[in-house]
This record gives sequence, structure tokens and C-alpha cells, in this order.
Amino acid sequence: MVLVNAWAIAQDPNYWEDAASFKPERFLDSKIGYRGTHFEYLPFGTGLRMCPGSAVAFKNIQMLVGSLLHYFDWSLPNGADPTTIDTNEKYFTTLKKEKPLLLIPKLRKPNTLNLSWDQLMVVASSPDIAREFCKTHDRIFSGRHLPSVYHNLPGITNSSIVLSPDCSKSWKLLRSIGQNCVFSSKAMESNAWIRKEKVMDLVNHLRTNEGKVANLEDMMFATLANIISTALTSRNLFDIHGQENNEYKAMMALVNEVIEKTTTLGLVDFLPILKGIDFWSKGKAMDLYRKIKLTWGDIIDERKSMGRENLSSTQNFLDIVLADSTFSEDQIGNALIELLIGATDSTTITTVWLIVELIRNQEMLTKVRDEIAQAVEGDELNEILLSQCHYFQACIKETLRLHVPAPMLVPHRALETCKVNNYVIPKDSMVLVNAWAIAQDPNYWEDAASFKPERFLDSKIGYRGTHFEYLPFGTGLRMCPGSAVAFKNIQMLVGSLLHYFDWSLPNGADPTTIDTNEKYFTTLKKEKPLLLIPKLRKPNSV
Ligand code: HEM
Repeated sequence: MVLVNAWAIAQDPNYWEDAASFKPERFLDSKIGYRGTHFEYLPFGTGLRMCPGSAVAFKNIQMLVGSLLHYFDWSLPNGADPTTIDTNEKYFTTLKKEKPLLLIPKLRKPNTLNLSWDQLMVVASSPDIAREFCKTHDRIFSGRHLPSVYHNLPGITNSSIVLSPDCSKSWKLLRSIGQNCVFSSKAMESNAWIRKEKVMDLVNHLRTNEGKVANLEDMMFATLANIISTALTSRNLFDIHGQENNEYKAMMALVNEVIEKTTTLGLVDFLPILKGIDFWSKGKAMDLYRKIKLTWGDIIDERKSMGRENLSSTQNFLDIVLADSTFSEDQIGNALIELLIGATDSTTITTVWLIVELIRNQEMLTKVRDEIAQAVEGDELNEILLSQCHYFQACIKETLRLHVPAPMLVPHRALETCKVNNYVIPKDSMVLVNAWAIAQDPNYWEDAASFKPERFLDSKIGYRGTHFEYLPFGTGLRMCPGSAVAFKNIQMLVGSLLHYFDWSLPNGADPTTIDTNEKYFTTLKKEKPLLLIPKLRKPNSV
């Protein structure tokens, strides 16, 4: 193996004066270029295997950084001194800045930036305005903005429910297949065994690991992923008992990476002017395609090998889309990934906060357990019995109010110019509904910052999008179709974990001191993982 140490060469004091300093002047009036003809400077290599993209890279860097410096002033978070910015590096095959580059932009000359290059954004922060956007003008605001990463995945929008740019034919087709296989009351009833089986898999795993610290967030995520992947494809994604296996870890990393890639917005989402030089999204898109194939490739191949006749008899989501020749394999992979993310990410967040709130409030926890025990009365826990537990359901609703998992829902897009509340909202504006602010509004919620499940007892307020002061699942045409599924999953999963186990914090810490910091990007999660120790409450009841 022959390595050319371009780093050492570029630091060689025989060729570079004061080599460790950043001195751009050395390149002024110098003939040294990056095309591989000056052997003391080889950032792109040289010879036959030299990087063919050197000039493209140079132009991209020039345009991207040039625009960012021209249009914005940049400061460090918390007003830190720019000269103190961290310059540590990390090295594997490339040499990167170790910590992420976090900076705050401020427009330098607001008038020099043509507004049509910007993305106009409108935020609805009260129930009345949310009603205007999502009920009165529902159809007009039923578009979606496509995150930049998807601009580079041709054809993918035709296989999307969440990100379909409008309520297109393929959106309707996929929503109706989803309705048949997952969302409808009939589908939920026939999938009840899946919920129970996957939750009991987790209960049994915890039983054999009694007394050991459990990363409950990961385990609940894996359980929810198995519930949805079994409903969609008749296969588990995770072996819940093999959490130490490399296969489990690789799948967890893969799914988390896909979630991060599809939900993270890039700079180009806010500054569409950068579209032409957006190599960040292009790279991400190609990687995403590969990851989606890795996640579902085997499962799709397996189902295909069963032959059409057998597929139609089983009738899960994958079988139906495979039998219908409308979708390519890439598109099917995308539809599956989207439903996997939709069904796991927000639901896991809610299960985590529900457990945190109940563990901090022992009185409420006892009330929930007594209610479940009374409903079960020596029987096996099941979702029909759990549906009689009104206080527990009120706790779930209150968790969805106080910890709205998608605080701004999923961004909507104006399909036409429309007047709302005397403001003209131009076509293609991004519309966000601030469901978080609405759920904290003191005009609608007394003592809004406190966890008080009682407020939902004897209240008509439900989560189906008809009460505009409470919109955890959105409302209108683009409302979450999985709200009832999510509710049943949370009920069964958390109900079982509380019924079968006592939970304590590692190192005997006081449960009231459990960390409740949040982190926000498109969803609002508990910042640190939920680590708890299970102890069987009634060993013979499992
Ligand atoms: C606690 C759990 C969940 C929460 C808080 C949640 C929340 C949401 C929200 C806020 C939206 C966007 C609504 C809007 O833009 O107006 C959405 C869309 C969606 N959700 Fe959920 N969701 C959850 C669980 C689920 C589950 C379990 C599934 C599938 C089984 C699912 C599938 C979807 C899909 C497919 C969409 C896209 C709808 C469209 O654009 O037409 N979600 N969800």
C-alpha cells in the first residue's frame, strides 16, 4: 500500500514558511495551484488517480462560503468570543473539525437578498388561526415542502404519504392501502395480536434481565418498530433478545441514521438560492437510497420470492404494493421507511415522557396501576381491558399535551395564494402550526405547565383534530392517520411495563430528580436516554 502524506508535505518547513499558520497571502502572486502539478501542495492528489472533481469542489466551496459570508454576519452561541472557537480535529480517513460548527446568522444587508430567494414562513400559534389554515382553507394549505434531501431522489415523492407535495393520486392510493392494513378500526383489531406479542417479547426480555439497567427508550423503539414492520411486512426488524448482537446494533444505527437524514433540514431548505450548489443534500440523498435498500432489501426479496398468488392471500401492506405494479422497489422501500419512522419516532417520544411523568409522580403511578389491576382482575392484560382505564388514558392525553412530540407538526405548503385573517399568504409559503404553543396557551389550559391528567377526565377534548386547542396529531386533510394506532400502542406498551414491573433509577437515585431536559429539532425528545432498572412486581403474573 502506498500512502502519500499530503498533510506532512503541506506542513513541510522546507517548502512552507511559518507552515502551521493560516496565511492566505502566500498564495497571492504564487504559481502554486491545486491541479496536482506542484508536489508540495496536493490536497486533491496528483497523477492518474487524482481527484477529477477538484475544480467542481473549488467552485462549490467558493459559491457556498462566499454567499454565507456575503449575506450574513456570524456569531458563536452564547456570545462566545470567535477567537476561542474550538479547532480540534478528528481523523479517520478524512480530517474533520471534531465538534459540529454551530453559528448564529444575522443578515448583513437585508435589502441585498432578493426575497424571492428566501423561503417565506408563516406560523399559526393560536387555535383560531390553526382552524383557518387547517379547516377553513384546508385544501389550499394541504401541500408539503420537500426537504432538500428529497430533491435529489427522483420519483420518490410519488411513493410518499408524509412528504407528498399535495394530495395526489399516489398519496390517496397509499393512504387507502395504509387505511386497509394499519389505520382503520378493522385493521387495528386484526393487528391486536401483533401489539400483544411484541410487547410480551419485551416483557419477557426484561424479566430475564431483571435488576440490570435497561435503555428503555431503545427497547421501546425496537418494540414499536417490530409492531409496525410486522403489520407492514410480516417480519420483525429487531431481535429484542439479541440487543448485544452486532446485527441488532447495526439495524438500530441504520434506522436512526435514516430518521436523522430524512428529518434534518439543511441550509438550502431555508435559502433555496443555494439549490444549485447543494452538494450536502446530494450526498445525503445517495446515502439515504443505499440505507433504505439495506433496511428493506431482504424483506422485499423474500416476499417477492413467494410469488403473486401467495402474496395476495396474506394481504399485508408490502404484499399489496408489490401486487400493484404502480410502485418500483425503491418507491416501496421509501413508503415503508416513511411509515416506520411515522409510527416509531413520535410514539417512542410519548412513551418515554409518559413513563418519566409517572415515575416522578408516585401518587399518579399508583392510581394508574390500581386502575389497570382492577380492570385485569387476574386475567391476562389485553387492550380491551386497558380501554376501560380512563385515568390511564387521561395520562396519555396529558403527555401528548405537555410534551407535543412534533411541536410544529409537519410543515404545510400553500398550494395557492390565499388571504387569512387579512394577511395575504403567497403561494408556496411554508405554514407551520405551533401545536406546542397552542397546548400551553393559558387562555385554554389552566396551570398549563403542570402535568395534570385530571383535566382530561370528564372532558370532551379528544386527539382526533376536532378541538383546535389540542392538536398533537394535527388536523384536516394531512392529519396523522395513525393517531388511534399510536394511542393503542402506547396504552399496551406502557400499560404492560407499569403493570408487570417496578422501576428504579440507576444508583438508587430519587425518581423525582429524573432529568427532564428536552432536545428539539423537528421533534421534541428527552435529551438524555431513559435508563431504568426493572423489578418484577408479581413474578407469577407474567
Ligand atoms: C404519538 C404518536 C404520533 C404523533 C404525535 C404523530 C403526529 C403526527 C403529526 C403532527 C403529523 C402531521 C400532521 C399535519 O401535518 O397536520 C403526522 C403525520 C403522519 N403520521 Fe403520525 N404521529 C404519531 C404516530 C403515527 C403512527 C403510529 C403512524 C403510522 C402507523 C403515523 C403515520 C403518519 C403518516 C403516514 C403521516 C402523514 C400524513 C399525511 O401527510 O398525509 N403516525 N403525524
